[in-house]
Amino acid sequence: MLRLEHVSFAVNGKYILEDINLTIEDNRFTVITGPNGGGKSTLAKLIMGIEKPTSGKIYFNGEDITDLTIDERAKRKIGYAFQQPPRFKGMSVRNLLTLAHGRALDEEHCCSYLTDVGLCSKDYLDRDVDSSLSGGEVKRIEIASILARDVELSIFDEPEAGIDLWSFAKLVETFQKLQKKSQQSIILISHQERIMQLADEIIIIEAGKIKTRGSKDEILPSLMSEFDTCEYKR
Ligand SMILES: Nc1ncnc2c1ncn2[C@@H]1O[C@H](COP(=O)(O)OP(=O)(O)OP(=O)(O)O)[C@@H](O)[C@H]1O
Repeated sequence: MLRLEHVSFAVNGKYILEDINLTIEDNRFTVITGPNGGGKSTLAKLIMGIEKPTSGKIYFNGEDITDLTIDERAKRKIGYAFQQPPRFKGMSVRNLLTLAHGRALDEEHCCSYLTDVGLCSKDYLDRDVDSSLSGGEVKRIEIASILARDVELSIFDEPEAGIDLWSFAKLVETFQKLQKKSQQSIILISHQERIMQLADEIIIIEAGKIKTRGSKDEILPSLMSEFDTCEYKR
């Protein structure tokens, strides 16, 4: 279980997130959405330890992880797929997936993770994760590397960003499978209705605060009508 207690994050005195209180039960599929600049990625970075809260506490499985490093949180089986993934010059896709997996990974399994994100595996296994890959390719390889990991909590920051419609359909299918398996908690930051449709819970973050949260049946109808009146089209 993940718990945030009174978590705030401020830069130069300006609050980017303010007094966030949030509990995410085990094996839930949670979608975080809301307007650009609301603080969604910052929240994900605080959970992963990329940023440290200005105040408040973060607990994972009852342990206070507020002061733990990214590596220490990774060892506790928290994984994070960046909105804009880094590239790793000199590292092949096969090696990245094996490293992520933490032990030997045979070719068949490597390929299945790539297929899950809509990549034709044999074309990619021996390529380097460097600037020769397109933005959409590197994004999908990053997502595959989280799928290959043994995680209890995975956070995907806008997995749909920069991904074509065909690969997006495949990704939705993959997240649907993960949701059905219900063997890990997933926090997915997304603006896509098809992803929100998979959620056990939707949380809307706006202007650094949780605006509302609830089941998709509670949240989606009003959210969609806000879209119709352009509130989220800004
Ligand atoms: N380290 C920082 N220093 C200054 N401002 C920051 C910092 N980190 C985030 N911000 C600002 O905080 C706000 C929230 O950023 P964040 O990336 O969390 O938003 P978001 O909800 O993920 O937006 P989007 O939907 O566009 O990805 C933005 O205005 C951003 O510019």
